[in-house]
Amino acid sequence: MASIPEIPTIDLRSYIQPDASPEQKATVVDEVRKACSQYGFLQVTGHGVPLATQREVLESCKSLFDLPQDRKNALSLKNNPARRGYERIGEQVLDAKALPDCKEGYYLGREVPLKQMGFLRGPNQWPDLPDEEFHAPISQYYEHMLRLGGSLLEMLALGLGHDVSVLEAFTEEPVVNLKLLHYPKHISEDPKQFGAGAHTDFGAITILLQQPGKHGLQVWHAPSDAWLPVSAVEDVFVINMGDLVHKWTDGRYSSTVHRVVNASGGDRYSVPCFYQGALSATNPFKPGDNTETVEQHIRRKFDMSYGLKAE
Ligand SMILES: O=C(O)CCC(=O)C(=O)O
Ligand SMILES: [Fe+2]
Repeated sequence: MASIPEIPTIDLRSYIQPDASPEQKATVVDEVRKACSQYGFLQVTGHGVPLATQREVLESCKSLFDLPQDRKNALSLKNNPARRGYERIGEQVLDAKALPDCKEGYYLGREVPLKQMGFLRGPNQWPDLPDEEFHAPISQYYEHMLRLGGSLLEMLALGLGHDVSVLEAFTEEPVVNLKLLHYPKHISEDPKQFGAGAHTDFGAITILLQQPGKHGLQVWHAPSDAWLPVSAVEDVFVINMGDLVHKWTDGRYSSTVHRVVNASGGDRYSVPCFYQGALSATNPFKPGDNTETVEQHIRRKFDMSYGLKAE
């Protein structure tokens, strides 16, 4: 029997380090290109996000989701036109053919004052937790995600034969959202119960931090007709292409279906970072393709997923 393939793990150090030579960079770009075209997924090390920050963010998840239910409900994203805030267990249904997701979540993004609020932009709903327990580590982590997201997009652009300057409009004031996630032990043993039902991600790219040892992410691999498990390993981020990159590359970099089965037998925390990009930008990989802006794309996806208007 053919062995089940693994999502490639790529060391980004020789791209990210300031004195990287063009040859070193080109090798990393090539590895990223291959992973994107074969799987739409990759794992990365040497990414420059301090391990201490990653650990603090996972601790922040626990502090938030340990709050009493009424305090979490008070932060509901339904109160917030920028869709920032708390989402109860079962509130999201990523796969309409499965049971509602067995997870609770909390969205946040760039802090934008109320008077400048717009689609996906606005103030966050911060929980009443000590600064060092939540706001400080999360804000620090957010800056790291912006930087890592920018570097990954550069690698994609280069791998597709472009100069990095094609990204200027897309990466200027981008919408980048974090979602803190808590998967409790599955409520039901129904085979249609998932932590997160099978889905693709809406945006450009996703950078996922998983709680080490709490496995559960599975990626659909059509050639093997199988779900590939992706282990949760400390200091390794999982990167995947979203629907925007899929559309922009005519499927060359696929937005691959994935799901979460929380097999850990207990709590599992994870933090996806959704890099959506500048709302007014159009396809950076095909200059002149102005068919849909990032904002139009995301509104369409939200309408489909939640069965309601995004605003
Ligand atoms: O929790 C995970 O490991 C993945 C979550 C995910 O795929 C998502 O939120 O889009
Ligand atoms: Fe996802």
